Amino acid sequence: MEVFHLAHPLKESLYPREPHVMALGFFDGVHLGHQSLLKQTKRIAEKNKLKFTAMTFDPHPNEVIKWEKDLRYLTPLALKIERMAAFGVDKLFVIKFNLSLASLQPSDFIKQYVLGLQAKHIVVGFDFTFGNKAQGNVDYLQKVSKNNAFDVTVISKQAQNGEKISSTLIRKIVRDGDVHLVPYYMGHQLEVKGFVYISNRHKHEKKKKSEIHIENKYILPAPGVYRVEIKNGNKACQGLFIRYGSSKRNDEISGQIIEMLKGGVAEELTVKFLNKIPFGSMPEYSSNFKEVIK
Ligand SMILES: Cc1cc2nc3c(=O)[nH]c(=O)nc-3n(C[C@H](O)[C@H](O)[C@H](O)COP(=O)(O)O)c2cc1C
Ligand SMILES: Nc1ncnc2c1ncn2[C@@H]1O[C@H](COP(=O)(O)OP(=O)(O)OP(=O)(O)O)[C@@H](O)[C@H]1O
Repeated sequence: MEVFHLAHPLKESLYPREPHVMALGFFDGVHLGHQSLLKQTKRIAEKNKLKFTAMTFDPHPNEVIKWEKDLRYLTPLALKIERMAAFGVDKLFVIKFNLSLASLQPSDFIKQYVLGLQAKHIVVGFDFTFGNKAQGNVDYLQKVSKNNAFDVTVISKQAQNGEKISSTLIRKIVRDGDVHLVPYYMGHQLEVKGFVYISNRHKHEKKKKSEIHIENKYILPAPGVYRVEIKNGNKACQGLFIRYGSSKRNDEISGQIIEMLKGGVAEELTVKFLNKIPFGSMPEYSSNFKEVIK
């Protein structure tokens, strides 16, 4: 997959001039709703022998328009790029979302970012919005496509338990600690990447302490103890993750892979959250933790 990082106003020399079928949206989490949209886009592209592309934005519009600082993602950009590639996207357009892009009228967005990028067919969900004050919607897209050289396909609402599958809903599920529900909405467990540091500072505790620093921008579950799957290169094992969720105390991780790591070395890990282990109040976590990992 080729990735094009573009900013407003678009410079013709920076993108390919070739017709394609494009999925549009922010796509945080690349959840089951997004997956159904991407599959449909791929089918249309294959049928018409055109390239399969997607457009996303960075950062999230709310960071720019609503000044939401410290916004957390299910899939920060690097992971979203991995997931899009796994879906077979040929070209991904990552548009820098800033105030000048946000102030574009819907008609200008169509001119510059749909027709300008040579999209012949676009695929959006039933609730897709775009353009200044989010004035552009599906009705508008269907209307303008009649007078222009592009088609529009709209994906109907994908729901779980009668509720629309959305990034906002999944972020809430994660924040509430209900990580076991995530696969029903994302099709797989919540996955984060981070670095583990084995500290020898706590020698009196006899056991090395394994602090984990999850890469910036990932949303993490509520404080608690979680059963996780840990991956380090091609090794994998089950383990436990203590999420303190406090700026004073780093989160901790334990598992066979971690015990094998040498002290002081930072190792990159992938952590999949399986379920929360019911425990009582926060102060008990560290003592109970040692018993659980025996
Ligand atoms: C050109 C453009 C301008 C936008 N301007 C606004 C805006 O003024 N206010 C707003 O709330 N969202 C704005 N958005 C964000 C969209 O409403 C929407 O969140 C974004 O396109 C991602 O779509 P999705 O959330 O349906 O995936 C804009 C998006 C685009 C592409
Ligand atoms: N459940 C769904 N069913 C069908 N289409 C969807 C669904 N969720 C998102 N889409 C479509 O996928 C694209 C990307 O959507 P977007 O990133 O806004 O997802 P979202 O989950 O609705 O996010 P948020 O919760 O932040 O509004 C848009 O075209 C949107 O309409």
